[in-house]
Amino acid sequence: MDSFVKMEQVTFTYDNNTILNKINLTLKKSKSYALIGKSGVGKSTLLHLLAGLLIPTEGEVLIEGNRIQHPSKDIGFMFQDLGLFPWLKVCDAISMPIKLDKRKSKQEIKEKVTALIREVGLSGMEHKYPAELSGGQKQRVALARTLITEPELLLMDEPTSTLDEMTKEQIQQLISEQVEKRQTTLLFVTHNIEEAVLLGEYILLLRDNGDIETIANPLFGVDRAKENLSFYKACIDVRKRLAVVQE
Ligand SMILES: Nc1ncnc2c1ncn2[C@@H]1O[C@H](COP(=O)(O)OP(=O)(O)OP(=O)(O)O)[C@@H](O)[C@H]1O
Repeated sequence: MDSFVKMEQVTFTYDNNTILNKINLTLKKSKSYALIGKSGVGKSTLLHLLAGLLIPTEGEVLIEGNRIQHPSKDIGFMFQDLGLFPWLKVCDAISMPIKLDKRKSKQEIKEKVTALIREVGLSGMEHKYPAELSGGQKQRVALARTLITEPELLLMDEPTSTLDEMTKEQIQQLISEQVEKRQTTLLFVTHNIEEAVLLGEYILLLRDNGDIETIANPLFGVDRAKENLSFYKACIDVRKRLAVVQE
């Protein structure tokens, strides 16, 4: 289906404060989208609406034609603060979203968790608590916990904003590999233009008035090191457009 997710004339109001006004947005299946825009414009609110964590004041949010009215296992959400419980070990945090699924046996869950732990590079860390992990390792746990339900739509709020440069690149690489392998539709919010150009096949620029400009990104997935010049030219271009939006 060409339009996998659709927002139609979506307005969202907190008390009397209208944050998003008549937003229209289409996401295609298995594509990745970077959502950028100035602080306070409503990026996180838009993500929460897509996750079913907020309900539009007006308009509709649809996934494959069905209205999103509550969170579901088909929509994964990685929060900015990760939301890891301090008392849950890595393996328990990752298995938590599928533990209550009666269709899965204990053995099946164990195998799935073990495979995912390996894929996200956490082998050997299974029995560690969040306090014993680095920022990048916590990010890997949060990613694995989100992926365990095999969501068709993956939403991420500033997935690497708290990480140092080296770790950021490793996590960006991991996200890119996992999304590619699973053919997941990805929408992530970022303030980092390099990240938007690296991971977003399309860049969505959210304006104050609710317009969303969609920029097709010809440098999506390029090797930053090999295509250094064109990569940074593309970043400058997006930055200029963002500056226009911010004026
Ligand atoms: N629970 C809430 N109640 C009332 N107003 C809220 C609530 N959450 C967010 N807002 C307001 O909604 C507006 C949009 O917030 P949102 O977090 O969606 O913006 P954002 O674009 O993600 O910002 P940033 O880039 O700074 O994270 C802000 O003005 C914020 O103060």
